[in-house]
Formats: sequence, C-alpha cells, structure tokens
Amino acid sequence: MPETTAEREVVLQTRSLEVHFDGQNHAGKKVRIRAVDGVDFTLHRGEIVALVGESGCGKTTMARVFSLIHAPTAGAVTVAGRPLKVAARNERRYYRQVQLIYQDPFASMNSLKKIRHIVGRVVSIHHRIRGRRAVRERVEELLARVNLTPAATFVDRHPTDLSGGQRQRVAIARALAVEPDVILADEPTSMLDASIRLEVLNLLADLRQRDGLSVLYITHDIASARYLSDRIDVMYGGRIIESGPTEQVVTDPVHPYTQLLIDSAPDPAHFKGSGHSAVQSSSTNAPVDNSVEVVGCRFANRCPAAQERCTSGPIPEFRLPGGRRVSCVLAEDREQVTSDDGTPPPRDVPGNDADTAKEETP
Ligand SMILES: Nc1ncnc2c1ncn2[C@@H]1O[C@H](COP(=O)(O)OP(=O)(O)OP(=O)(O)O)[C@@H](O)[C@H]1O
Repeated sequence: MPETTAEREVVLQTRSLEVHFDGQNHAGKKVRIRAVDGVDFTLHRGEIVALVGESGCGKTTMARVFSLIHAPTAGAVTVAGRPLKVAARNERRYYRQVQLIYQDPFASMNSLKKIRHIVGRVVSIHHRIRGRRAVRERVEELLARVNLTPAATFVDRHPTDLSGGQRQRVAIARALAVEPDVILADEPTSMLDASIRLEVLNLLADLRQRDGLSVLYITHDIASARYLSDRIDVMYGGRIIESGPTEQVVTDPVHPYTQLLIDSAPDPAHFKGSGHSAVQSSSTNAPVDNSVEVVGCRFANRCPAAQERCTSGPIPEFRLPGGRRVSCVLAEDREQVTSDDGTPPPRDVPGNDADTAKEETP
C-alpha cells in the first residue's frame, strides 16, 4: 500500500460542494438553508476520515450526497474518479461501491424478518446467489466477519432478539454483503451503550485493516474520531474549517472551534466509548443559523479570538505542514504557513487587531 495519502487512490471527493434546502426560520419565514456551503472533501482508498462537528453542521447531508439521497446544489462530486452523475447512472452498481450505515439500525431493518432474510436478500440481489443453502452459507460468513459467532445461532433470530450492538453488526454485515469499497458510517455508535461503542469502532478499524475498506466516519464526538480516524475534517456551519492528520489536529488545533470541541470532550486522549461532546448543551453556544449568508467566518460570533477581519471579508484557507488546512486567521501565526497558492501569507494586514496593537505599544 502506498505510504502517503497523496499517492493513494481517491475514492470520494468533493470540490466547492453546496447543498441548499428550502426551509423556514423560527419566525416561519421562508429561507434558504445552506446545509453544505462550499466543501472540499477527500477520502482515499483504505483511509478512515472523520467528519466532526455539532448537530446541524451538515455532516449527514454530506453522507446523503454520497448515498444519492440529496443532489448537490452546486460544485463537483467524484466517486473513484468519475463524476457522481456518471457513477450513479446504474444505482445497483453504485451501491456496490458505496454503502451507508445508519445511526439507528432499526430504522433500516424490518423487525418482522429474520437475520437470514435481512442479510440474505442483499446477498441474493447483488451476487445472484440462488438456493437457500448457498445464501445461508454466505450470510453466516458475513455474520462471522462482524464477529457475530457462532453465526448459525444468529441467522434465525429477529432484530428484536438482539442487543443494539449486535443489530449494528448485522447492519454492517448487510453493508458488507455487496463488498463495497466505501462505508459511510453516520454516527454508528451514538445509539449504543458506552460499553459497546468501542466494539463497533474496533470492527470498522478491523475491516479497513483486513479488507482495505475506506470509511467516512461521521460523529459529533472528537474523542471517538481520534480513536478511529487517520484524518479529521472539522465542520462548522456547512463548511470544513480545519482538517489534517488526526493526531496533529487534536493535539495542536488552530481553529478556536476545534479547540472548543476538544475542550468539550470528556477525555480526548483516552476514549473508552463514552465520549459525548458538551458543545450542544452549553447555553452560551447557540447552534449556527445556516440560513444567513456570511462572508467571513461563521464561528466569529462565538469565537473568543475574533477580530474585525473575521467578518469583513472571506477567510482564506491556510496550509500547514503535514497536509493541514485551516480557515482561520490565527493560522498566520504558525511556522511554515502558506496561503492556498503556496506563498507565505502577508503578515501586515490592515484590520488585524493584533498587529495594530503591537505597533501602537511604545
Ligand atoms: N431535507 C432537508 N430539508 C431542509 N433542511 C434540511 C434537510 N436536511 C437537513 N436540513 C438542514 O440542514 C442543516 C444540516 O443538517 P445535517 O443533518 O446535515 O446536520 P448534521 O451535522 O448531520 O446534524 P445531526 O448530527 O443533528 O444530524 C440543518 O440545519 C438541517 O436542519
């Protein structure tokens, strides 16, 4: 396998992706909701990328674009190098490449059917395996792959006979039945008991390790993202505001919002399955109103380090060593920072309060 992400094949990519919805604000007025508002995202083969952010930031909408539920409003989406529209012409073939795992495995399972039927149906459709015995053998193989063993004891049970963690394993087995390249895991552990969360995350890590699967892991919990992912994309108000190798982002964040997520996690260094971000519950942290068009940084009204220029014009994307990208003026203070075009950013920018303050000091 190639050593660096730059050398690996890109399986999912977006460029300037926008997904807007018609909706209503709290006053009942019609508004345009910018669920995703100019996102550049990349997932390489065999990589686990975590999309992290609070509720309403646009994470699920991203996954829904890749699973053909929402169409992009603007921007480009490619899947294994092909434009999404082309890749999705044949839906069945598309879903062989890309599979979605939901937060609530019950939502996508007929609880009246046995596991044999729930997983077996996908096996028969996608692999054209006929004959009860052949289908059952394949189902048992898949259940064993997600550590539901002995598999023969699970096939004749109903989803209601299983624990939450076991049901999520069945959902993963069903996704694996089509032998996908990519798993989109949308908060796959948030409805599970803390003790089982780790098991499911370990299973995803194991599938990547053994089968080279690529995983888009969606979560509001940066501690679990740190546990599982190679890279983190932090999303806020429909935009990715910071991204890079997981350890670098978590141990040395640049954007104050990333710092807030880390501070809100119980113990980002030692995830034991119980992590829950407190960002949402704080009364001072009102969720972002993504129906309002904002030129600068959407986080500025909550940011302890906000400067005038954070809201007066677009915030450039800065690059840092290690493939890190940050949309925050604080990145200018970092060593080896470059602008999007690879040049060092101008340090003396009018309106930069920090610089002005330094000049005025006698
Ligand atoms: N079909 C839709 N119609 C109108 N608005 C939508 C639709 N889907 C999502 N939204 C809005 O888009 C924004 C982003 O939603 P999204 O579900 O992607 O966020 P999220 O980060 O996944 O949050 P959560 O973790 O709560 O699911 C929210 O303001 C949401 O209300």
